[in-house]
Amino acid sequence: MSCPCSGKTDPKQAKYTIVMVRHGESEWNQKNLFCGWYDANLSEKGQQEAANAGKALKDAGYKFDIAHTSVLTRAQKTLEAILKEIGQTDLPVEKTWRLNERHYGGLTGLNKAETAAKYGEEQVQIWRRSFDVPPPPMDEENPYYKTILEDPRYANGPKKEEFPMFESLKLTIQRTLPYWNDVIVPQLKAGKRILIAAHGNSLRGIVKHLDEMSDEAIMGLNLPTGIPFVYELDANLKPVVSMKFLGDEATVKAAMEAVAAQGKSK
Ligand SMILES: O=C(O)[C@H](O)COP(=O)(O)O
Repeated sequence: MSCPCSGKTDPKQAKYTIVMVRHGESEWNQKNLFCGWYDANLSEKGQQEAANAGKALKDAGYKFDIAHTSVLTRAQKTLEAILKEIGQTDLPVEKTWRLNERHYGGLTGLNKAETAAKYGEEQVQIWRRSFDVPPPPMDEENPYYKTILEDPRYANGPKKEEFPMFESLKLTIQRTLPYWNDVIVPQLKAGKRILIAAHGNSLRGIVKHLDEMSDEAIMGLNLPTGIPFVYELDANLKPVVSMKFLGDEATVKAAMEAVAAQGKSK
């Protein structure tokens, strides 16, 4: 729609739409373990969540030109289930470590409730949701150190000297945003209908960027597993519609609260 006065496009008019979804519940989510770059699979519930996400997108009439996901199985399997439901199993898919979950460092493999009991719920909330306080680094004693560091899926990056041993949300955003700006934005501007299937914290980073959320405000955001959300952006990529979930409000709220509660000591 162009403004009759200037003939210019109304900057508040939605020009681009993009759909994002956190992977369905993983087996480590189910066990309430810090997962990060450990390659957990979807739980049975997570597989059902992923199929439900596809059904919701199908019922809402969404079709895509390209999808982006991480190099981790839980996100890729979620995407596969969605594409099967919407009848687009042949959709081009780009996979990148830059959309991985944040690297949980030395917390990887620890139970979140036990960690809260040991270090306090406040400390776990800081490790999980703060902007720039990283978890402790992963060291060679961690049982998953070699499995992650030597995984062939990282042959194309990150470089060995840049391979993270821990990530705060700030560090996660620093490696996710270049992909958003250099790969996803040009495709959006070329008119591509895009779906991103990723992780709670890589998506929190994108949301923080799009909505220009403060470092304090982002602490309160917990993304539910397997419920797609939509952004409608204007010509300047500013949100006209922010994080519109394809699910009823009560279900989304309860799911977000369940994610937040994972960090309680029980
Ligand atoms: O990596 C993990 O443990 C989860 O997928 C995300 O964890 P969080 O909700 O504790 O950040």
